[in-house]
Amino acid sequence: MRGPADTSGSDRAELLPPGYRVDRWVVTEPIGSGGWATVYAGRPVEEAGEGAGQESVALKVLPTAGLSPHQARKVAETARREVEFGRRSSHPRLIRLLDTVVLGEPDDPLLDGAIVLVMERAERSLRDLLGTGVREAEAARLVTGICEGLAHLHRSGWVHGDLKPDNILLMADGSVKLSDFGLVTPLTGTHGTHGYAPPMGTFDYLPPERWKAPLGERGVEVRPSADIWALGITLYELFGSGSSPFPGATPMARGAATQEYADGRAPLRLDGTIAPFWRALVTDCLAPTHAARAPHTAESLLARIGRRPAPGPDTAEPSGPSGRSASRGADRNPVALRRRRAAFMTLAACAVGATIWPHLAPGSASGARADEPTGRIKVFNVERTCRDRTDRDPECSLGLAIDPMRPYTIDNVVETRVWHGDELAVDCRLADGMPIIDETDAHSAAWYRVRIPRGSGASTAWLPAIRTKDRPSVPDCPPPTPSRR
Ligand SMILES: Nc1ncnc2c1ncn2[C@@H]1O[C@H](COP(=O)(O)OP(=O)(O)OP(=O)(O)O)[C@@H](O)[C@H]1O
Repeated sequence: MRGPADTSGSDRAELLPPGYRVDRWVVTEPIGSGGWATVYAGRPVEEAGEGAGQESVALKVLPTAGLSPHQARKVAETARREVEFGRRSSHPRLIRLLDTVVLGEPDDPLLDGAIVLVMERAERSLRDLLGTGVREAEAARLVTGICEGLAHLHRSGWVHGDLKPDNILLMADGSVKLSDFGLVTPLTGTHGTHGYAPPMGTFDYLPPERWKAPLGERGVEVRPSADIWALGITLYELFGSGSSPFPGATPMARGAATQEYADGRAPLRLDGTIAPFWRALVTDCLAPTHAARAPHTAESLLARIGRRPAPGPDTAEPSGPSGRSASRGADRNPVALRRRRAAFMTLAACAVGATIWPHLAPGSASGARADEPTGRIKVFNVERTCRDRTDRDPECSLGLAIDPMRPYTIDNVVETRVWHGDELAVDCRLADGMPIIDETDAHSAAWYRVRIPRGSGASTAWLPAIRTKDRPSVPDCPPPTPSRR
């Protein structure tokens, strides 16, 4: 992944190979990647090579090198929140932070300065269970665990801010723990009712009010009821087929459907095969406004679950309608789900190995592309200080993605950089890629496929549409070939 980028993509898991030593731990295998981090299984150095049962920690690696100052600040802030929270809270329903390490790798700009959070390791996440047909009693046990964790968080004055099945972990002993505290926010205000979080989260789990929340100097206002909304979506996924209650092929489309529901223009349509008790619970968690949701606290939900009627013959069946039509198979595919539940993230702008090039000459694409581009666009940088500079400082450079369907992160950009004002030749526009949010909170899932010069490895790459003010009339792109993950 650290060689010249090409259109076949890169594998973020290779960031730390098995055997890589992180202070007192050794990496054993990759677990998964989020918007900012890659998580690996690890074991204590002392135990390396001594057989089974040693993968006792999870190593969450947050690379910072090569990011724009703005991006690096965000990663550092995420890590700061996790560490601060890890120090101040301890509960059997919360994943424990064991240590933090900063990697010193002067010869490897991708790793140098990366922050590693060492945590207790779970066996899998709730995401892995979705759509597999969990029995009602087991699902109830899991929901109880989630609510216990959430109730503790809220009681202690925190909002989780990014509750979703990926962040609900299942331990080897079957217990449930909440994880990923990069967006946890302390409740402040006169009565400790709200806090301010960075404008980040995951589209599919954001409550309707967040889509319209103003971004102030301290961030966006968040309240515990935002976690209750995310819990409602999560429970619906658990008890239903694993997909969102809001229709739409993309997170943005489902966000629009969420707005329609919240504005009273569409009803909440829940799967009729879900047992009435859980359907009612989900409905309350998905009350359309903060005010209507506020009475349904994690504590009150716990009490309700404790009083629930004994499951009848219909509710004793697996909670997920496992025999659902094959057309929903893609919904249960973890990779498809991960792509569709795209993280609501800001733009990565890594400067690693930047190839500085003055302008794109028309027709400069590699020999594989003899056809003429169909339009031209100018790159726009929202950071005013960068717009005022002409020195092509790497810190003001912007990245072009390898794969517009994957998170726009440091490992998913070509070597070639662009700067404000650069003119790019465009082939086509993709309406439905990975949703991107910029530093001003503007978001879009559209991308342009642009030409990059001969000798840059790849012949084309992708510019997020929010990185240009132009709207050229170009054809729609065919769906891109998925890159290797
Ligand atoms: N302590 C852990 N033990 C086992 N697996 C973990 C642990 N922490 C995270 N994971 C898994 O690693 C993957 C990546 O986690 P990470 O927190 O980076 O991303 P995410 O929550 O999926 O995405 P994002 O935070 O960007 O929205 C997830 O699938 C998550 O379930």
